[in-house]
Amino acid sequence: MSVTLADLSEQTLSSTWPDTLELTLDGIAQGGEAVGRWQNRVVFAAGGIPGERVVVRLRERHESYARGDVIDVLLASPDRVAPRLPGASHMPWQHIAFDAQQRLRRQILADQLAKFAGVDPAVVEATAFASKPWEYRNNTRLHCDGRRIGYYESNTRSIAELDHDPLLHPVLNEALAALRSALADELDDAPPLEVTLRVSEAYGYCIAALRGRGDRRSLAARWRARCPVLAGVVFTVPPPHMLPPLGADTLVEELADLTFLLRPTTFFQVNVAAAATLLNLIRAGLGDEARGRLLDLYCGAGAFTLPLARNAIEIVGVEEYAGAVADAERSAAVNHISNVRFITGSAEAVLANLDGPFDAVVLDPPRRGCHPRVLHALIERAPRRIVYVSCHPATLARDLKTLIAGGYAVVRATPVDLFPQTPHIESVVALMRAGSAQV
Ligand SMILES: C[S@@+](CC[C@H](N)C(=O)[O-])C[C@H]1O[C@@H](n2cnc3c(N)ncnc32)[C@H](O)[C@@H]1O
Repeated sequence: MSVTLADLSEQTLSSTWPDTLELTLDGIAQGGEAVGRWQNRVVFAAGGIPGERVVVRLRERHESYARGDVIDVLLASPDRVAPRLPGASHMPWQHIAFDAQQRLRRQILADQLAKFAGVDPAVVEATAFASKPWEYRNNTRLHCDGRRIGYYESNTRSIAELDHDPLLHPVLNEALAALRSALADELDDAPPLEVTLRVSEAYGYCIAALRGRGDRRSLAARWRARCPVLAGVVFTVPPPHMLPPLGADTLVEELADLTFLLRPTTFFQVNVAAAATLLNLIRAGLGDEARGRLLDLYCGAGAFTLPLARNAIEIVGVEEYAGAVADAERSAAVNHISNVRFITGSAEAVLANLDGPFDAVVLDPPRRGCHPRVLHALIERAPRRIVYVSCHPATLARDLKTLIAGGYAVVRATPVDLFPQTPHIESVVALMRAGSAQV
């Protein structure tokens, strides 16, 4: 059972919440917390696993529900494992065995789609393994308050310093160690900094983007001198203070036998194996229509667009970030792909004036999902297939409800474990226009 706040009826309650309470956990929430009940009220317990008897210290109290952290496990689940980095807020599922994480992902997705879009749980497949459990991230964004570097603690701006992140590709940990050493020589009043790092899995080097006030070229130069795997640093300071890059500003990566040229701040999937898994699921969802005229909305740097172009008559990619479109166009050119066209703009604005028709559409929106204008324009254009790649089950369920009401049926939904040790759920949903024969 997964529980959302929408489940919680407002009840009139006499008793107040204690500081700590003991309860049995029997569900999982979309955000990854385990769920139990105390005096008919719902408790979201971070650090718990369904089936466990635990003690929870509450940190947020409402009339009908509370949130807290497991501080003692009285009866442990067989799925409980020792966390590698106790307390690290960027991997809240590290206490759950890898296989059990996959079962929970499927359960959360199936529950959300059934509850909010009326999708039959039987069409939700087992989670597809996409990333290895550790060292899978090819990019990261860190925060630095001048000298200390790490991730923000959840829901705060306070930095949890980090020596080594077990989720990062080893090259990124090497770059992080060198940056920490370079930062030690900064002045005490050095301004804060946001650091984006991206590794080329194919070639074993990385590039970085530094965003923050002031001229950080001397920091970047010290960092590069101490870090042989760092090929370049770009400075993402807004004009007129724009600075030229130090070294390379573009990373070369390989995916699906194609070469991709990526700047550090362009969106790209969390690793190449994950991108390939998503691509396989997209191809399966497109069926025979993969050979027709395709539209790829929210296409980023073309990670799906360019491989799909191989079999398509033609494909149009739409993306609102001009930098990603520039990367996609450069990648199309180096791979000699000419049946692709990229359009810079928001999907909702571009769709209104786009020539068609399209046999199938791929959607990969950010967490907030699709603008209603996008969904209604698609329903009107009526492509035979739609493949929806989602990073947020709740907005996916909301959008599927609209598409189903507009004449589409969900053929298959597959959760994908892009981000092990976290409750993040990526999924690929194949839809077909009702009345179309299934291929
Ligand atoms: C989840 S990423 C997917 C990128 C790409 N499909 C890939 O796999 O690399 C979502 C992309 O949508 C873009 N985006 C966000 N809002 C948009 C909008 N309203 N219209 C078009 N693109 C948008 C973001 O810049 C980002 O590149």
